[in-house]
Amino acid sequence: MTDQENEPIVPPILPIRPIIELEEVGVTFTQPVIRSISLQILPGQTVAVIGESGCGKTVLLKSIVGLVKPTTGTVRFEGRDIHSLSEAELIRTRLRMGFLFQGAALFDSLNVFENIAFGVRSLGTLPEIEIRERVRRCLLDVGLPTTTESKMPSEISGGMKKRVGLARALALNPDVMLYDEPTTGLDPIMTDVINELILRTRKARPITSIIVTHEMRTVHKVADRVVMFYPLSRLRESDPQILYDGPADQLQNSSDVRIRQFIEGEAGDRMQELQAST
Ligand SMILES: Nc1ncnc2c1ncn2[C@@H]1O[C@H](COP(=O)(O)OP(=O)(O)OP(=O)(O)O)[C@@H](O)[C@H]1O
Repeated sequence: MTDQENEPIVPPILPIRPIIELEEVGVTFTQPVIRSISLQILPGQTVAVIGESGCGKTVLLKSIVGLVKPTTGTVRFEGRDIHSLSEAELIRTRLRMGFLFQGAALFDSLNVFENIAFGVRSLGTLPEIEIRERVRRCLLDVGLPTTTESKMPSEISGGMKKRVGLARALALNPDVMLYDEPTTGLDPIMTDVINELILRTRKARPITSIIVTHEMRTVHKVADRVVMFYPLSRLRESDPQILYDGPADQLQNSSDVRIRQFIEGEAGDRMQELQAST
């Protein structure tokens, strides 16, 4: 036997392929909102997207899920441009992404059980008995008793609605969870409950998460990476719109005054601007 034959076979180390990739994405409505954003999100990452109101965070999430078509650039899911998928492929891809909307976006006319079962049922692959079992498990996963099933959305609190919205998204076993301000409007304890649920979800399954949030506690508790956007109206044409893209625990060390103002919650020159406009 030659030396070469004795050598152990070492598999090649393949670079990890991003699950979501934005390449020079721009979105313009009447005004440009997002300009030339490039991001690569790796499988299993938990990314917090922060930035002041109106800087385009929700538009970013919507362009990832295919609800907003970028004016320029490309959004890829597992390497495929999602805006060039056929209708059927787009639906299949969307089913792999859970979306927790700002107001939970439950169907008011359906009870909690039907709200959670809705997406699973539309897959058309599970018998009713398994749908019942999955709804129960998802409710328990978000810390709600099964007695919640029969309640209407109008009969439950804001925090419970968010948890039902999360259960509905998780019922589809998504590979990616997109959270749009999951804790806005909740008291500090319920905020922490939602943060814990996001963490628990990540521990329970290999999920990639993007969380748009204003809560710095959420950022520090759940995110391993932070991306900070800045409103285009405050930038010059040549300035990058992403002010920070890095580990959550390094954000507070930034010397950029715009980042410091945001994390410390200072109005800065916004007050002079308000006075000038009145
Ligand atoms: N469908 C649309 N048509 C026109 N303008 C839109 C549309 N969607 C969003 N916008 C505008 O794009 C800008 C960015 O909106 P977006 O909701 O992404 O902000 P945001 O950063 O998520 O803000 P907030 O933190 O307040 O939720 C806003 O000025 C908004 O009015």
